[in-house]
Amino acid sequence: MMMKGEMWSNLGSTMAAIMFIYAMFRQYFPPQLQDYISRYSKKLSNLMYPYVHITFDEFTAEWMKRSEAFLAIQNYLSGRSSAYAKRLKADDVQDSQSFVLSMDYGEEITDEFNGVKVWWAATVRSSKPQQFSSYPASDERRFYVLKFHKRDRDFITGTYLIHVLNQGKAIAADKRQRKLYSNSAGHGWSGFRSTRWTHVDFEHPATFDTLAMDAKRKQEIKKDLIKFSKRKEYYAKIGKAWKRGYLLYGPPGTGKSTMIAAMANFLNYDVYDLELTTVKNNVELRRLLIEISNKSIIVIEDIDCSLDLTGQREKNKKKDENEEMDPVSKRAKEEEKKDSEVTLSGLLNFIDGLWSACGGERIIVFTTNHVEKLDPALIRRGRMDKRIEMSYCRLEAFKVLAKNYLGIDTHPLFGEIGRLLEETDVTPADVAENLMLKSDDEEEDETCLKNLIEALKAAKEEARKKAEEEALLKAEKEQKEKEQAEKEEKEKDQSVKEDVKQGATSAKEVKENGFIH
Ligand SMILES: Nc1ncnc2c1ncn2[C@@H]1O[C@H](COP(=O)(O)OP(=O)(O)OP(=O)(O)O)[C@@H](O)[C@H]1O
Ligand SMILES: [Mg+2]
Repeated sequence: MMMKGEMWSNLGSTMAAIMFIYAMFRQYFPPQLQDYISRYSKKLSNLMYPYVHITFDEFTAEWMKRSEAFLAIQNYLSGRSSAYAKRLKADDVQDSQSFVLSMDYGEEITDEFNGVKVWWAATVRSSKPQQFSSYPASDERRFYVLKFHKRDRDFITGTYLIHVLNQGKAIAADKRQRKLYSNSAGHGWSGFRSTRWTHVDFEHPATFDTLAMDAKRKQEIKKDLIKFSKRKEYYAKIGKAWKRGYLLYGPPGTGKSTMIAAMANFLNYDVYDLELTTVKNNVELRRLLIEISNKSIIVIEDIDCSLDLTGQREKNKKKDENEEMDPVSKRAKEEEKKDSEVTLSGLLNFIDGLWSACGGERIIVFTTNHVEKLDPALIRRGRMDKRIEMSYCRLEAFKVLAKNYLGIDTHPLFGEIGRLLEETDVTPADVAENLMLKSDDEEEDETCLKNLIEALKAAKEEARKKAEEEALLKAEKEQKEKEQAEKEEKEKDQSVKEDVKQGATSAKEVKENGFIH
């Protein structure tokens, strides 16, 4: 097949040479003949060279923006190239942890899809003669050329190219090292304070399997996430930005942060951990938002504390005042004084204002220990699409932890533990802490479970005592209030009686003496 392809290619080159010669001497032909030649030469060349070429450039027309199609094709071809191409080139990716092998420039490989054969060639062209340099020349143009038979045009431009793009993107997503971004305060080149995203590799091991939670609720959340990630067209159709808001609330140690990690691992998304207290103002918040990539989870932890920014700022300023300041810091501090804060309305704009729509496939997660403290505007329906309560550990959640930490599905002591967990509010973090006490060389799960039972009993006893104390305090308070009320009532009665007595004495004096004092 390759041989046949080459033959057609040679015939094509011959035709091109004939057409070139014709173009040079065209003026010597009469006009009718010129028309005739050009009509028939096109037909002839179509007949002799029945292939169509499509070029995919590395860069789009937009200045220096790498073409998504080129990258997808590179990934798509990387698997095939390593099997078929004779000359490969290795680009290191993922922080040098793995390589993408692709065919070298000048190579051609064949691909077959649904019985249709195509040829892919990687090409590089330089407009100037290349001088020796360790960097690629800036005037180099790199591109892939796809060649296929003209009879397959509809199939290739429709089905095949979509297949290549989807496959390429899926391969890229699989290989991608996900990142955990956080915004840290720094100073810009002019000395002004500014906050930027910095990142580390995201390697949190939490998954929905290891998350201690009611299985039905986990399933529901997973379904919701999958539905969201597949609904690009739906969001476009209804005219909404492709994003979804989650509110995770519950006491400390119930797994809110763990849930976020599980979500990120489940969807294969990056995580942007946004610390609002280091964001200077609403403008800076918007800038950070614009820099966030697609397929990401934006996290704002402890939102009830984050929005109360004044306290934090005052503390920072006092700390600054104690420090010896260089001119740059002084300038930055002056700038800081002029700051406006991140306001609730700024945050709401961040979530669903116009700018929030630049980019798609984003999940925004708020966490809080005190849902009742949040401003209703922040958590109204439509803004927070889903609220998830993370609650204390009950039997079902415990079973997940037992599987994670001890590797057991069942045990005779589970019954007692389940009962105790129903009677006592203990967080999964506390239970997990007890299950971790098992040492590596101690194979006795039972000892570990017994220790947990003791800890649960102690927690139950403590809760009982606390409840008793609280009841006692409440009763004492009520008694005091009752006594106070009775005392006040008595004093009121007494004063009324004295008023009446005083009134009677005055009347008697008037009667006896005929005058008023
Ligand atoms: N539901 C859970 N499933 C599995 N592990 C959990 C769960 N809840 C807590 N843990 C364990 O407890 C630790 C603390 O949990 P996590 O940080 O997720 O709690 P949190 O709700 O975010 O607490 P905070 O409100 O203090 O931020 C985790 O490292 C994890 O090991
Ligand atoms: Mg947390």
